[in-house]
Amino acid sequence: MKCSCELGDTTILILEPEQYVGALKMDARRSTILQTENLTKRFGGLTALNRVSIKVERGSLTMIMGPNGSGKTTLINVCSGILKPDEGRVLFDGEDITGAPPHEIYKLGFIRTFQIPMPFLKLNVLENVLVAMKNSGESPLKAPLRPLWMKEEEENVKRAMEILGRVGLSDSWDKESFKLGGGQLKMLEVARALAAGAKLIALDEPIGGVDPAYANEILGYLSDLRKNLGITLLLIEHRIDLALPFADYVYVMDRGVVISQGTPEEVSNDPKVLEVYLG
Ligand SMILES: Nc1ncnc2c1ncn2[C@@H]1O[C@H](COP(=O)(O)OP(=O)(O)OP(=O)(O)O)[C@@H](O)[C@H]1O
Repeated sequence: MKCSCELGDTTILILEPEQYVGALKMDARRSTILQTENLTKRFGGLTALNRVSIKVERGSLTMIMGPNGSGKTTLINVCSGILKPDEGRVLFDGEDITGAPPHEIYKLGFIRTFQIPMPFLKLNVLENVLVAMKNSGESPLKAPLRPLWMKEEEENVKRAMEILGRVGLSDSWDKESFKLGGGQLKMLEVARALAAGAKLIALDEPIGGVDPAYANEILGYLSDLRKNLGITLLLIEHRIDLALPFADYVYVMDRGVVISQGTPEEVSNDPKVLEVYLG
């Protein structure tokens, strides 16, 4: 710090420029985990995203809704590096990730579930989580350290079982993955994202094709992840009747533009949203 002075009850800190940038980054870390600024993506003559600016709060369950072709998937694809934007910026966890390749964004903890290799259907549920887990693994060079990595393996199994508990798959730990239903496979993808160290998990229609009772259960598990682990969830969902009550914040898109945002109550009472869905 350069210096500080008192002004009545207020302390004024004069910071070096690098400290100031550091403080800004700290502030960004505290509240917003993902931010887009005027993000634009064109496919030939079609503008799929038109100056889209969103902010996703850390530890929130944020939902993106909108009719077919409104730009939801394109937005997530541009944020996660699968597509490059034509204009605008993407910031994740205090870093500018605009145009960064998907594997780098993945390493920072922004995990789009389909980015993790699809579950190996012949492996059982637990094995699939272990494969996704970040660890140093077995290597001939480490033979003298065998007791150490054996301990690491034991701890990994313990952690994997804890993760499975958080997504409701504990009882299915020894099931071959091909025996899981569609909703359970999506939860296995979430488990694998957690094992890979996700800070933000982007999910495309996690309750698509799932019966309402299990859909509610899935949304409950996702909601608990953000509450108990501080994981941020970014959901694209069409079944808004079921999903809206679980969202902390909602963006509604139409033809490449954000037309409404706010709490579930705010957006569901917004005439622009009603027009898009009913009109
Ligand atoms: N790779 C591509 N090449 C050309 N056009 C594309 C491409 N990807 C998306 N589009 C177009 O961009 C627009 C937005 O598509 P996007 O898939 O982002 O919408 P969406 O809201 O996710 O739709 P849905 O709910 O049906 O998945 C659509 O008109 C789509 O046809």
